[in-house]
Amino acid sequence: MTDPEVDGVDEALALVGPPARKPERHRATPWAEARSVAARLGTARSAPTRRVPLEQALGGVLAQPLAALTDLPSFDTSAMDGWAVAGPGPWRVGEGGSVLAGHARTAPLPDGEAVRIATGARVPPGATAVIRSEHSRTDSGGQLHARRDVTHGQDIRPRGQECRSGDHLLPAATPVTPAVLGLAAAAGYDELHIVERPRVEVLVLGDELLTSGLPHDGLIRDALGPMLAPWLRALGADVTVTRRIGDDADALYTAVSGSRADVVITTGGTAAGPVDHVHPVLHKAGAELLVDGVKVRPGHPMLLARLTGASYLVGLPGNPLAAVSGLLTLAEPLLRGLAGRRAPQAHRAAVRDAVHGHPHDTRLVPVTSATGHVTGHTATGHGSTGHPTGRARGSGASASGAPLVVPLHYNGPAMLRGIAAADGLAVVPPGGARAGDVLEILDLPWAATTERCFT
Ligand SMILES: Nc1nc2c(c(=O)[nH]1)N[C@H]1C(S)=C(S)[C@@H](COP(=O)(O)OP(=O)(O)OC[C@H]3O[C@@H](n4cnc5c(N)ncnc54)[C@H](O)[C@@H]3O)O[C@H]1N2
Ligand code: MOO
Repeated sequence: MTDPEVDGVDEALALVGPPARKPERHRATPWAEARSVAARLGTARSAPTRRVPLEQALGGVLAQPLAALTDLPSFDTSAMDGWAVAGPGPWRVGEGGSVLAGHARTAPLPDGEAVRIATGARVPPGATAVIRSEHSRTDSGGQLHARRDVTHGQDIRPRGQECRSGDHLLPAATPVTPAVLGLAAAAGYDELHIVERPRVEVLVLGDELLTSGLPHDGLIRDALGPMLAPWLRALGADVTVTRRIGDDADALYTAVSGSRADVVITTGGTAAGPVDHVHPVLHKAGAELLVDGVKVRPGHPMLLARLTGASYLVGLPGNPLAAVSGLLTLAEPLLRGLAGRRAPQAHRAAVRDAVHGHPHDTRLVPVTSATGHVTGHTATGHGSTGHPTGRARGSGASASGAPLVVPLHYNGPAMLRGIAAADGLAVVPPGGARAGDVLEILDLPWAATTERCFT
């Protein structure tokens, strides 16, 4: 049975009033438009770049294309342990021991001769093939014979097989993954030229927040402080500080107006309650509101402002899932551009179950892949599937061939239980979705298809 509180629709619907009675302070921006505004701001500024040693480049993105500094392999290389041979066999086994990886022997191999060789060793000039040890035998007279036909060049990796010096290996804006570090090292790099990570400060607002222990006397644990810094880092940001400001308007003004960050992220205080200070402080600081409310649930009071100077402020609502919604709607596209990253490929999937819609606004609903672990609380599975392993039923693909995702329960604005079990957020259009409808999915930065979560 579906509990609307758990499904997060009751609060969203309760907040929809007849237009005439709605105290609209501003025009909320449609969800897709809000994302485009944030993305355009991010790419409008040319990101600063710098050279860093390889070991510091992980998680950055390439500021320029990666070109090979050498041929790879840089010499004709034995692909196997065995014998380098010259010409047709049988072969005399020459004096002089083995050719090992890292040795610089350059003496040519005379026709009719063989020399022991190790995988990765430089093949001597004149060698025409490598014979694997298990495919060879030596007779009592010391002659080497092949147990199989020998083809010219077999088990020799020719110089330049993978690339020639100067070849274009990767385009600019490629994220530096462990594999990219490996390739760069192989191709001769000691340093990489990467885009500077945008500096981000997080300001957590709210007098009701505790940083340890159990909730008591109306106080609750701060769920956003621990979540935002690592999430923002996974989006490419350098989070310089997470500061707790309480509900102190002066402290907020001082923090915002004195910030040297590229992006300030605030949490809470975006609405019009007695201690919601974000709007008045932005006004006092001379900020320009670029997005003031978004037609999305949860998270509709989110905002994006240009501070004086070249920096921005993203105001995330205080309800924790509403903050996640703001993070993915405004902060992610903004930071992606500032960090020099490309937009990810749009990802679409069919929802296994129908999802309630908001009458006018987009909804973002946590989903998990139909083959993933779902800890027993999928939207139709909560308490009713009795599936013993907690795994969603389903093949992983829909009838349309699109991947299948399962909407999760516990997706109310104040809840994190759904998103913590999710692989992504489904973008549910106004009016909702039927079972099988194919929807856009926002991936989470640590979901399997992404490359971002290395630091
Ligand atoms: N009269 C109206 N009231 C509200 C509306 C509205 O349209 N009219 N919108 C509601 C919606 S939707 C949201 S979302 C919130 C946004 O509020 P704020 O951004 O001003 O956030 P707060 O009031 O400071 O907090 C809301 C809620 O979240 C809790 N919170 C805040 N920070 C944290 C944190 N770091 N960790 C955990 N929980 C946090 C806070 O205690 C409140 O319960 O406004 C609605 N009201
Ligand atoms: O319901 Mo509010 O939309 O942001 O949490």
